[in-house]
Amino acid sequence: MEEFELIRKITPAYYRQPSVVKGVGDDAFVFRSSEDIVFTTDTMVEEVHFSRKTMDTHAVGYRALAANVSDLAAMGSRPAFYSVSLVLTPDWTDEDIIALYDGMEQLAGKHNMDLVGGDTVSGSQTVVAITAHGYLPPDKGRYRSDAADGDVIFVTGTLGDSRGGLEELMNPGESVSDYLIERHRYPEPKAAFAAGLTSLSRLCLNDVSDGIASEANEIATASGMRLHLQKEKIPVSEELKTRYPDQAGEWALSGGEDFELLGTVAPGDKEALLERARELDIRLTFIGTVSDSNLPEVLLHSSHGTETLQSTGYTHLKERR
Ligand SMILES: Nc1ncnc2c1ncn2[C@@H]1O[C@H](COP(=O)(O)OP(=O)(O)O)[C@@H](O)[C@H]1O
Ligand SMILES: Cc1ncc(C[n+]2csc(CCOP(=O)(O)OP(=O)(O)O)c2C)c(N)n1
Ligand SMILES: [Mg+2]
Ligand SMILES: [Mg+2]
Ligand SMILES: [Mg+2]
Repeated sequence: MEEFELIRKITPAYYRQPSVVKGVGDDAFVFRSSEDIVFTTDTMVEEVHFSRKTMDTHAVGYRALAANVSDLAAMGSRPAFYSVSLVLTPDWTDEDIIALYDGMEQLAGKHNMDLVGGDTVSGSQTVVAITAHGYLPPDKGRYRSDAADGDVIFVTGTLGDSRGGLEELMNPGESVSDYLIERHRYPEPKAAFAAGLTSLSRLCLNDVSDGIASEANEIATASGMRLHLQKEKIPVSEELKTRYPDQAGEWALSGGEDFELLGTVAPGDKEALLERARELDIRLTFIGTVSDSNLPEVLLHSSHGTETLQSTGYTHLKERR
């Protein structure tokens, strides 16, 4: 399958979003809008973000789009479009490439998204780079800088499972946890949840890609606030606790790639948040509070005392000088 045959095969037969003016097939994509537009991009590199030794390309495609949908969710927007830039090594078969697109389409269907473009080139290392767009009602952007004194901190889902799944895949033991592997391969970004909270006048959101130790610090810095997290309240699945009792706590804080939402709201908005979570059958846990501070920081409180939580998530380019 050469470049143009691939493009023919992946060109959508129809578009879900009525605002598409020109989709795949011309020099660029055109859409029409009266709302604010959110625009995000994330890149996945083979052997950094995924390995085909442990993951089929269907899951690679799904996860690459999930990382982008998760950022659209973290802005409070409704996902709409995505484009895909591929650098492919010669060992990718036609089936691998089609499965990659099928994986993306599986998640795109759930979020009513359209594939609207991309680029395809051969190269010496595989890279899957996705750009995604979402719609946002004016003034309903959900920023990291919007945490306020007295807010409560919440998180969706459970944390650390994706890291547990990665462990199962990379260093398999005698038995494997299908639950953890599934959580790693097919995470569920909470876009419908976030976009459905437009009744709230203020909401601070960040998505969990590097681990909440990192994302909580991003909120603290952007908002100029002190975040207090209660260690015992951080939601960890029974499966992770049972299989990795020694690592579960650490992975919940800095394992990353859970693609859940971490946020803060005024205490009076707790009930609206819980109601929305119930409607969508999403687990929602309140894990701390926000206080005013001259020094932005994250404190982790537990029965053993209080420590400063450093931003220990996944950071690229560290090896450079
Ligand atoms: N190479 C780059 N060029 C321009 N902007 C970048 C680059 N890398 C990251 N950014 C911007 O920096 C901000 C933080 O990026 P990042 O940490 O990757 O966020 P996230 O974890 O949500 O994906 C975003 O606004 C992103 O668009
Ligand atoms: C083969 C493999 N090794 C390691 C990881 C773990 N890993 C890779 S990138 C990353 C953090 C998130 O990626 P990043 O590029 O920082 O995304 P962003 O923060 O921009 O959303 C993690 C935990 C993985 N998923 N697969
Ligand atoms: Mg990013
Ligand atoms: Mg993000
Ligand atoms: Mg990152």
